[in-house]
Amino acid sequence: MFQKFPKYLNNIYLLGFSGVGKTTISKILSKKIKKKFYDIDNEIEKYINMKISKFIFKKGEKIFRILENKILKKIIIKKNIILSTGGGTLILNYNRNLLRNTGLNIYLELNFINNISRLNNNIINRPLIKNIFSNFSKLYILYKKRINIYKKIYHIKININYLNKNDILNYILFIFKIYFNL
Ligand SMILES: Nc1ncnc2c1ncn2[C@@H]1O[C@H](COP(=O)(O)OP(=O)(O)OP(=O)(O)O)[C@@H](O)[C@H]1O
Ligand SMILES: O=C(O)C1=C[C@@H](O)[C@@H](O)[C@H](O)C1
Ligand SMILES: [Mg+2]
Repeated sequence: MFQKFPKYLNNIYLLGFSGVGKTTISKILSKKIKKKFYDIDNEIEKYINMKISKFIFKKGEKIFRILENKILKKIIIKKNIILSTGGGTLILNYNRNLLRNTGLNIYLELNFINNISRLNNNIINRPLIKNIFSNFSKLYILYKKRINIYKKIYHIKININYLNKNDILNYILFIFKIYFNL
């Protein structure tokens, strides 16, 4: 599913709930189309020199979101990059506008059950999810809230429920070929 997007934007942003595969896909895509790969969570951890989980535990989510916004601004002034966003980066309206106006936003859409089954080995450093992981209904509410946010700003949505990594990569490359001649 596609929304209109300006073709002159050469940054690409991957959006989606934690565990959906943003980092995995961004990495393999960056090698194929020769754009530099960034992962906002990695950049945050490099900047604070500690794990995000520790930072949130010490300072709380509000301060984390301010920091995340600061790092996002630093990253997106770069050109010709692929960025894997954090699961909660889009909570701030300000971040949504930044992403929407500076790059092509690709939303990886995965149903709740498939999504949480991929989270299992990933929650240690995802403290906000970890806290509610055993509470199915809270987790579902968070998932629903988040997917409504991703839907607000994507340019391209890919339903990845039945796609492996290579299928997703090829699908994105196919779209780029048609629309951008990349
Ligand atoms: N298409 C796919 N099919 C099956 N497994 C996948 C697919 N894409 C990624 N995975 C696996 O799902 C897990 C989560 O992937 P990844 O870390 O890339 O997600 P993420 O969206 O970056 O998560 P986070 O927001 O927490 O950083 C990994 O174990 C990865 O190997
Ligand atoms: O879902 C979230 O709110 C988060 C997801 C991760 O990518 C990290 O950015 C952090 O753990 C917060
Ligand atoms: Mg990731």
